Amino acid sequence: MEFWKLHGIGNDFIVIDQRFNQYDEYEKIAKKVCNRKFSVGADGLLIVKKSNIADVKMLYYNSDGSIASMCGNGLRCFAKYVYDNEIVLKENFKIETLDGIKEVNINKEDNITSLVKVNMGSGSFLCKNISMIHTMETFLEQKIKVKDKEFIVSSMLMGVPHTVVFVDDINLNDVHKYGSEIEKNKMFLKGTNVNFVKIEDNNNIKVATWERGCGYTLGCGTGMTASAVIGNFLRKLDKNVYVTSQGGCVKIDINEDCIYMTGPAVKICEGILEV
Ligand SMILES: N[C@@H](CCC[C@H](N)C(=O)O)C(=O)O
Repeated sequence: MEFWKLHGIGNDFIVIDQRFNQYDEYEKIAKKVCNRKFSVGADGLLIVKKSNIADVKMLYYNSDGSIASMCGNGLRCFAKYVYDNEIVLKENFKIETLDGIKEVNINKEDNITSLVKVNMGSGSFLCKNISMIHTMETFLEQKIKVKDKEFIVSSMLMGVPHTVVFVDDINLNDVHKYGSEIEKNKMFLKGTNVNFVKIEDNNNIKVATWERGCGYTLGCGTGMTASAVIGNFLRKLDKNVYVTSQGGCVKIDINEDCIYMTGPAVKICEGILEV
């Protein structure tokens, strides 16, 4: 199976072109090829499919084999793959995802890096859309107890479920310890990604994300978007926010009707995989 490996701020992906194949076993393939010890290794698998309603369709699987509706860093890498491989021949195009159609704009920076701007839609604060058991309509600035600690958390759907915790300092041990607990809290019927956010000033935040289905990653595009959106909604942040994670930086621009995420997509290598 021919593949490319790419990353978006250190969140890495294997991409395979499946426009002319029909397997039912993508979960198994994702688990196998994302394993860092026994295969190429990645946080997730991106699959190129034909679309009837957009220029191309993206399917995304986490490294544990679970499917997710959206992946922000993955979408930028996917856009680079389909553009560089001439599957799509224009700089502005539409990608079908399980979270609907996303519009992207791609610009080549150098031979390996492209800058991709994605219209992320508007997200939702409604508990019913986040797949949460809760009596309230939204779940914003709520106190929860996790192991030995209390946190004030806010949740939203940004393509996939996200929970944001504002902290004074990011401690990676805490991200692992409490992130993994919050991910599986029974309030979240389909789990949640968990973002620990430090505000530097009105336009700059740092984020560390514990991801549903793949654990701690060096960056999470939907998580960085959700962190900026929740921060802005709670009047802690402006509408234009630079979001930095361990793997790099993306820019989030919040408009009336949609949110833009702009960031890099970088090719690492290509090859043939035994599956
Ligand atoms: N890394 C992603 C998010 C991938 C999906 C997530 N792990 C989930 O299962 O919800 C991103 O860049 O957005």
